[in-house]
Amino acid sequence: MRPSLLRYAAQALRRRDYSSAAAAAERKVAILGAAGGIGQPLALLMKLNPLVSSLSLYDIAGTPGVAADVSHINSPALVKGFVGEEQLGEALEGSDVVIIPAGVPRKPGMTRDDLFNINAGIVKGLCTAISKYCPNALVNMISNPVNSTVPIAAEVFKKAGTYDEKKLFGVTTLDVVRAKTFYAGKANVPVTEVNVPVVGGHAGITILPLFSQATPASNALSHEDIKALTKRTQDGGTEVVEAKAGKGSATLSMAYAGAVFADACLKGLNGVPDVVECSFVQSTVTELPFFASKVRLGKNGVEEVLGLGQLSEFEKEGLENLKGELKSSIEKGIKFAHAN
Ligand SMILES: NC(=O)C1=CN([C@@H]2O[C@H](COP(=O)(O)OP(=O)(O)OC[C@H]3O[C@@H](n4cnc5c(N)ncnc54)[C@H](O)[C@@H]3O)[C@@H](O)[C@H]2O)C=CC1
Ligand SMILES: O=C([O-])CC(=O)C(=O)O
Repeated sequence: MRPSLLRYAAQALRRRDYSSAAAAAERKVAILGAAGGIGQPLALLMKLNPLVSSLSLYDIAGTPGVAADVSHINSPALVKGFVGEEQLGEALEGSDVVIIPAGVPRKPGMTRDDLFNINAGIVKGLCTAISKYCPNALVNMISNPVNSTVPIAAEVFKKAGTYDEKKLFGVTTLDVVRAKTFYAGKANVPVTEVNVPVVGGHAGITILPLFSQATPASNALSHEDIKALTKRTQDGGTEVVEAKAGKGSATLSMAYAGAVFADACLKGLNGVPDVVECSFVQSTVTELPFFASKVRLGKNGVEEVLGLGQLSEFEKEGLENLKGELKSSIEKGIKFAHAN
């Protein structure tokens, strides 16, 4: 890779300067499911992140090749591949951040909840190992259904006595990435300047973009435009699943989103101030035990779960409408963790 390309990719992830103090800490990042559709480009992006000193790539198959490939890139992170359960402990030991994109993706006609039966067990097994080998790591859960896999992880950690609600995150960054892109296109504003909070959960109507708080503000958008943007954001995953026609779901945009979120976690750990991202975390923002909203990240993970701010009538309605589905997905995860 040419140095200019390397610089470009690193810059794409960088929304604040990496101060020398922040960049100095040694940080190990592990990716579980690293040989998959998301795992491979995510491994590439994390290899390019200057905050990563050690990159551990784990999967049940295929990681030696991915690790050999990525390790040739002339950036500082030292890359190691681990394959099979017997190497999982070594892969995890000493990790500061563990990113989990392990599990099956959707095919057309499926909901994220249809993945529950397979992915719940995968996530449970991986979280059991995390509680044993790196109980202090920040966990970035990508595996679907996120609305259930995060509660499963919480229950596994509670059982092991290692649960720290500040360290468990459902990755909803792709919803934010989509909301920003779709809003910029419709409002005709520069996409790199756009911010849109997305709250709730990560499936269908539980995804609630707050376009009334989007910046730069636009008065060019009608109520119909906002409704259409909301629906497109909620259906963004399905749009990709259908376009891929049986060959999986979002991988490249998800790898980008996962890299943005992991980068924010690393900056928070390193003491960079005012790092705020939306994430699905343990929450008291609503009556639901887990909820996605803006979160301030710090040296211990979640520093502060931020409130929802002022909502439009349309958003208030969306919030009430999503609670039933989100509640039952959370309960399904908790029930699974207790029963298995
Ligand atoms: N949170 C989000 O916004 C998004 C979540 N996803 C979810 O991410 C997950 C992965 O998607 P893809 O990478 O496209 O799937 P994929 O099938 O291409 O890759 C999954 C990888 O997980 C590995 N794996 C399976 N069991 C494992 C285990 N026990 N330990 C370690 N690795 C294991 C597989 O070997 C495979 O390499 C899916 O559940 C998908 O729904 C996808 C896009 C967005
Ligand atoms: O739609 C899916 O199944 C994958 C996903 O979570 C997304 O792309 O948002």
